[in-house]
Amino acid sequence: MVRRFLKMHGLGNDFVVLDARRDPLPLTPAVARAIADRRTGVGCDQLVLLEPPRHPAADLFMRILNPDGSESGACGNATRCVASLVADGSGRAEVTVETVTGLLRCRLRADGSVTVDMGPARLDWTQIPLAAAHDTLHVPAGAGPLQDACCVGMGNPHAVFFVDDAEAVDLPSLGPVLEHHPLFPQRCNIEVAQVLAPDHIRMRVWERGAGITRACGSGSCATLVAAARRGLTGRAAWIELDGGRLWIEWHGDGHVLMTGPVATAFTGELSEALLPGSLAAEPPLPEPPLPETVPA
Ligand SMILES: N[C@H](CCC[C@H](N)C(=O)O)C(=O)O
Repeated sequence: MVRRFLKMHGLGNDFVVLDARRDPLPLTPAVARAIADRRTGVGCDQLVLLEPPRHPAADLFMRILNPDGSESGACGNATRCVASLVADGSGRAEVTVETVTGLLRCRLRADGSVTVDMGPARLDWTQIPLAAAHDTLHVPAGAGPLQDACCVGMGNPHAVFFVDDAEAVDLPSLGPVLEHHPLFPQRCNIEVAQVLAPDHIRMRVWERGAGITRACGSGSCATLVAAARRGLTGRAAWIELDGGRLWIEWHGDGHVLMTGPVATAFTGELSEALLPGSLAAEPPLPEPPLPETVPA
């Protein structure tokens, strides 16, 4: 069986998108790793699987896998891409994407960019999660010059470190150490942020399960929330990433809105060698819990 895919990206954070809404695809971590391999597979920062919705208010269910095979509860850049894909197919401007961590309401804008309500910023240590009780505004997780993290959950964990010069940080060395810090039982995405103005932050990211990427949507949301909580910016700002900029707003109801571009690079077909069943037998991903309630 041939399996088509779409290669999409948000500011260079790139994805292989597989549409399993009609033909189920029992994805396994091994298959995700094979497809994400930039030499022997298609190559991507995340594998994005579209499935039928479980919640009546959703248009589809989106699963997100990192190149190491781990699953994430959020991917802001991929959410924009998927919303754009579904809207193109339906001619609608409003799309609701369901993930394991909740419903994400998306709006297509006239210029082709997408605004996603990424849901509420989670600020309690149990919602990051951390391995022990801490004030998430100042978490004692550190490595080298990066100390005093501000942690924010966006459906996935983030630790934001404010620095004077983001370009000077040795992120390839410090990123993996911090990703696996004992205070992060589910590992963590690591952001280094340099505040340039009350509405402008330069941010570089080491992503959990992926390494350095050109952009991180959920990380940009976490960075803005952390900066506002620390009194370093207002509640809305441009986040300047390696791949471009995202506009982030932290609203009074706690929800974080992210606006940015989407792009499709190409389409293709996966060879049998990359499909489930052809790789070391592994149990498919665990079925996500059914939604209890629509998040506030
Ligand atoms: N590596 C992340 C998932 C991708 C997030 C990022 N690509 C985004 O745009 O939010 C994690 O394991 O939580």
